[in-house]
Amino acid sequence: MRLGVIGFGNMGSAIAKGFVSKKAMDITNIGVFDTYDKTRENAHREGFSIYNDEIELIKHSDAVLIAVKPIHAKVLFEKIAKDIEDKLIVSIVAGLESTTIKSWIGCDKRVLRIMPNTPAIVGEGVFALDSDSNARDDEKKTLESMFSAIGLVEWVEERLFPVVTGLSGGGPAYVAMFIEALADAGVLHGLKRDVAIKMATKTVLGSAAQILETGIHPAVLKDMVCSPAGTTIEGVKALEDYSFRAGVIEAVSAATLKSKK
Ligand SMILES: NC(=O)C1=CN([C@@H]2O[C@H](COP(=O)(O)OP(=O)(O)OC[C@H]3O[C@@H](n4cnc5c(N)ncnc54)[C@H](OP(=O)(O)O)[C@@H]3O)[C@@H](O)[C@H]2O)C=CC1
Ligand SMILES: O=C(O)[C@@H]1CCC=N1
Repeated sequence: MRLGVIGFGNMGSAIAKGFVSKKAMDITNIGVFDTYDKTRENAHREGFSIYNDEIELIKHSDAVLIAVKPIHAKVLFEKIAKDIEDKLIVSIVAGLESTTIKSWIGCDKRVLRIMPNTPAIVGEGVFALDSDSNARDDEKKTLESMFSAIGLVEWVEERLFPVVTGLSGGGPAYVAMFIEALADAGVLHGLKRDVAIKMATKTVLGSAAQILETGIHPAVLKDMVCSPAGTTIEGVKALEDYSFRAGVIEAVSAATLKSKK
């Protein structure tokens, strides 16, 4: 499959670079168009095929990944509508429903929505693929296999895309904030910044790996760490006092609501 990427910012480039580094795609099969000259130059230097407009890119692609900000989507879709022909549109635009996209490009077009996240760049992404999509079976199979090479793939009904956007789509931001806060606490009590960041990051990575690899429930892992009258339960009590879990649930809910809007 030749993939054309329109919008080579944080997310479009993370996916394309992930595909290349995990050998899910040959770099020669990935074309890029971005309105920002510097971005196109950087992509060219990295070895991607660069196009100077959307239409040329689409001509040389089997599937087109739309990775521009939601605010730029309508103008872009209306501009490319007549040139899409039988190409598959893969949209990662948050909050933009397939029916809206089809109202701009034609209801006969094939659209597959995907909600990715940034760890795609290191092959550790999470990707919700729309199980209601009208993409062909062979296209679904190919994309599932490509995205599986750079992370976890889950087929999810489109009605659940808002919550996926709030949970895994935005999740790296919340996790990064948690890591930063852990490190700040380490620095507060005397650790060097670089050491504190490394220890905080590996603690998050290791705990996640333990949950994934052993299948242990997160609550059981928490209980294993809390010795009776020990140190950790004091920390857990402080997190409860500061409504840590309610705060996280509220964060995902707020993002979900915004995605629906
Ligand atoms: N960032 C994330 O973690 C995630 C993002 N998404 C979705 O991915 C999409 C992209 O987000 P993100 O990568 O963060 O955004 P960025 O702003 O980093 O990247 C978008 C890029 O597209 C360029 N662009 C704007 N209009 C056009 C156009 N008409 N044709 C070609 N290029 C254009 C922008 O240029 P310029 O800057 O000059 O406007 C920019 O370089 C969004 O819709 C977002 O909802 C989904 C999941 C996670
Ligand atoms: O914040 C956003 O709107 C995008 C969608 C999910 C992650 N980033």
